[in-house]
Amino acid sequence: GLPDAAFWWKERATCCKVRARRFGSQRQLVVVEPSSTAGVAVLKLKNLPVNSFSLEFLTELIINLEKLENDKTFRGIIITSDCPKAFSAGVDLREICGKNPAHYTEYWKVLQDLWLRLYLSNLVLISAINGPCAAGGCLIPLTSDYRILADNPKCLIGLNETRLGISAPFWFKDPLVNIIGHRASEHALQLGLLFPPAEALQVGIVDKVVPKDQVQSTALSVMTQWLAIPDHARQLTKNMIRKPTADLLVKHRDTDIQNFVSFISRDSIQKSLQMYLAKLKQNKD
Ligand SMILES: CC/C=C\CCC/C=C/C(=O)SCCNC(=O)CCNC(=O)[C@H](O)C(C)(C)COP(=O)(O)OP(=O)(O)OC[C@H]1O[C@@H](n2cnc3c(N)ncnc32)[C@H](O)[C@@H]1OP(=O)(O)O
Repeated sequence: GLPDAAFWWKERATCCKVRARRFGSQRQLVVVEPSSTAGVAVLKLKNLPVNSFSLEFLTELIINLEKLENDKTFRGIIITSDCPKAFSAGVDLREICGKNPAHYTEYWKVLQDLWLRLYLSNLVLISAINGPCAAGGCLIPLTSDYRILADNPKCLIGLNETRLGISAPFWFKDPLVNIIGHRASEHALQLGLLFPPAEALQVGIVDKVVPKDQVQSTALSVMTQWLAIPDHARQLTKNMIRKPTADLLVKHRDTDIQNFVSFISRDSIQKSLQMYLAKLKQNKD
């Protein structure tokens, strides 16, 4: 059978805390503030410049999510960015370039942990997407219950992995399919489409597009509607709908790690990623 979720989370939480001690950073990469609405926290991603998923940032994010999940005063979280350049640039390419298999294994396990923590959260999660959101960065909106995007041409959103010469894992693909459907996902994933706001709304990868300065206030008013539903009924329903998708990762996570490590260790893949990173560094505004 599948590992018991509570046991698994306890074990992973211990790993996260050990890792956090290892980093021992003074920088606060995730800021949690109470909102004006009772029971709602605002979680701000603050890994400058673009909230790329470094191992340290992922660890801090998971610890903060776990604390909120276990704190009975909270019923919902609004996740937003405190970096002017991006909501999230996804996987930090420096974590998956030029390192060793042990590092890739640890990194991928932690990214899976974040996905499971978000996708199976009992809290209402709303993504207030106030900047560009690429590839792995979409892991947060795609596991949220509701997505609000800033109406700004720079705010592109999508799973653009193929443009880097890599393929999104099945657990990035599955929530996308659940949200926008099979055909639209096939199109978006193969072409690595990054949708501007109007198209993002049309295809359904976001639920609402509003002016940038209204993203957070809109998130709060949407949150109020969601919190009007009794928690137990909403949580049971969320779990019923999401469990089959989550179970696929829980069941296949070791194989998924092995696939990732062998894929990412290929010379040809390392070369493509290094070229992409170099191009990013050249294309300065
Ligand atoms: C079997 C499965 C196998 C593999 C699966 C792997 C799945 C991987 C998923 C991913 O998420 S891969 C990452 C994909 N991300 C992107 O394509 C986004 C890249 N970034 C951008 O497009 C832009 O940076 C931006 C977010 C739109 C912001 O643009 P802006 O012009 O404002 O900033 P700039 O580009 O100058 O970036 C600032 C600074 O940050 C560095 N950077 C950006 N993104 C990343 C990243 N993902 N990883 C590491 N570093 C990144 C960029 O190089 C700049 O650095 P510098 O100041 O030192 O030059």
